[in-house]
Amino acid sequence: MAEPTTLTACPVRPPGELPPPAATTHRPPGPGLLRMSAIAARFSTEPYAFLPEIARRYGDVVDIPVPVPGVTVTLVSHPDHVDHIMTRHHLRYHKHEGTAELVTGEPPALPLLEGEEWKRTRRPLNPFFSERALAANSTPMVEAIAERVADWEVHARSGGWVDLEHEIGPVVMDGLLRSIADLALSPEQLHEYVDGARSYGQWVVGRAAMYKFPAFVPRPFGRRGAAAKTIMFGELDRWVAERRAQPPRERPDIFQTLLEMEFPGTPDQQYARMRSELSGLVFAGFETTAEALAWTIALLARNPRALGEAYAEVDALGGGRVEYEHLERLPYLRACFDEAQRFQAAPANVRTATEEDEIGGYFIPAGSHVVISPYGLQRDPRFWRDAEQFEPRRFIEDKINRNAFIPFNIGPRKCMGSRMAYIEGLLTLATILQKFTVQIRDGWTPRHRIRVSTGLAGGLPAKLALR
Ligand code: HEM
Repeated sequence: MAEPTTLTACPVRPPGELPPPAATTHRPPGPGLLRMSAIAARFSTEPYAFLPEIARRYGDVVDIPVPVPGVTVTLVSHPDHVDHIMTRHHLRYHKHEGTAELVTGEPPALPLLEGEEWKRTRRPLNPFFSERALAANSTPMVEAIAERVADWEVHARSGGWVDLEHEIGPVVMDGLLRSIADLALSPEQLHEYVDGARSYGQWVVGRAAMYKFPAFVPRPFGRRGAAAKTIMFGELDRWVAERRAQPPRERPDIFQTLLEMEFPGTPDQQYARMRSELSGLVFAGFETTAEALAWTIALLARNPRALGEAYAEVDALGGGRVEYEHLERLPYLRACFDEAQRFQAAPANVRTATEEDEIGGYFIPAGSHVVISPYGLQRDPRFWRDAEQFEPRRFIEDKINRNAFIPFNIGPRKCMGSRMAYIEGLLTLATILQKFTVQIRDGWTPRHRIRVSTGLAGGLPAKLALR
C-alpha cells in the first residue's frame, strides 16, 4: 500500500545550452476544421467520447484544428506518449495558461506553479502526504467520517430518495479539513461550505474553458460563483485569524507550515499567496475525492456481484469503527475505487510545449498544446481487457499499464494527495457499506458531467436502508 511521496529527479539541462532541434518537421494527420466540426456535432451529447473517436479515426498522434490563427494542438493517445510528456521530458511541458483561471484573480498556487517556485512550495508540504505521516494523523479523519456518515441515518429512516453525490460532500470536506487544518466545522457550516465550493468550482472551470473569450462574454455561473468565492475566502480568512490567535503547535501541521512558509512580495501579496495555497489544497482535495467516491458507489450499486464482494470484505472487519489499520484488509475496495476512477476519468489534460519536441515521429512546435484524454486512455481496448466492463478484480489480478491509468496523473506533477485520497476514499466507502444498503433506480446509468472533477449528471439518486 505504501507509496512514497517524493519529488522525482528531473533531468536538468546545463544553463545556456540550447535544446536539440526536433528531427522532423512533419505534423501528424488530422481531420481538418470542417470534418472535425461535423464529428464534434455528432458527439455533442457525449462530449467525453469525442477525443477518443478522433484518435480512433486518425491515430495515436493527431493534429486537432482550431479556428484561432497560430494555435497548434496535438492529441496524443498512447501510454508511451503520456510517459514522454509527463515523466521523461516533463521539463519540455508546462501547465496550460487557461488553468490560471482556476484561481480567478488570486495568486497561482502549487498545482499551477512551474520550475523553482513549484519545487520550493512542494518540498515542505511533501512530508505531510507520505503514508507514514498520514497514518500517524489519521484519527481526525476517521472521526469525521464516522460522524458524518452517521448523519445519513436520518435518510435511511425517512426511506426517501436522496442525492448521494451531494451527501458525500460534507463527509469528504470534514475529513479533509480536520486532516489538513485541524478544523472541525458544524454539519450546517459544512453543508454551506460544500455548496459554496461546488458553485465556485463550476464557475472557475467555465472560466478556464473560456479563457480566450473576450472579457465581455459572460461566463456560466458567474454571479453565483463570484458570490460563493466571497463567502469562501471570507471563511479562509476567519480560519487563518483563528489559527494565528492560537499558540503554535509543537509538531507543526499542514496549516501551520503554510502559515510559516516564506512567499515573495509585499505583506498583502504574501498573505494572498498563503491563502491561495490553503484554498488550493482544499479544492484539489475536496471535489476530486468526493466525485471519485460518488462514481464508486454508483458503479457498485449497479453491479450486484461486485457489491456483494465489497460487502463481504467490509463485513470481515467484524463491525466497529473503520480505522486506518483496517485499510490493508480492504484490497477489493481499493480495486473498486480504482476501477470507478477508470470509468469516471477526466475528458482532457492539456500541456503547453516550452520548446520544440517530437512525439511518435511528429513535430510538436514550441508554444503549441498537447492534449491527453484520460477518458480515452482508460477505456482503450489495447490496454484494458473487457474495457467497457466494471471489473475491479483487474486491479488485483492484471498487470496495469501505469501510463494508461492516470486519474492522479503520473511523473513529477503527479497528485501530491493521492495517498490521502485513497485513505479518505476507502475509509468512507467502508464506513458507508458497513452501515447501509444502497438502492438505485432500475436502469439508472451514470453519465459524465464536467465539474472540477468529473461528476454525475443529475447526481446520484438513491435510497438508503440500515443494514
Ligand atoms: C481522488 C482524488 C484525487 C484525484 C483524482 C486527484 C487528481 C489530481 C491530478 C490529476 C493532479 C495533476 C494535475 C496535472 O498535473 O495536470 C493532481 C495534482 C494535485 N493534487 Fe490531487 N487529486 C485527488 C486528491 C487530492 C488530495 C486529497 C489532495 C490534498 C489535499 C490533492 C492535492 C493535489 C496537489 C497539491 C496537486 C498539485 C501537485 C503538483 O503540481 O505538484 N489531491 N491531483
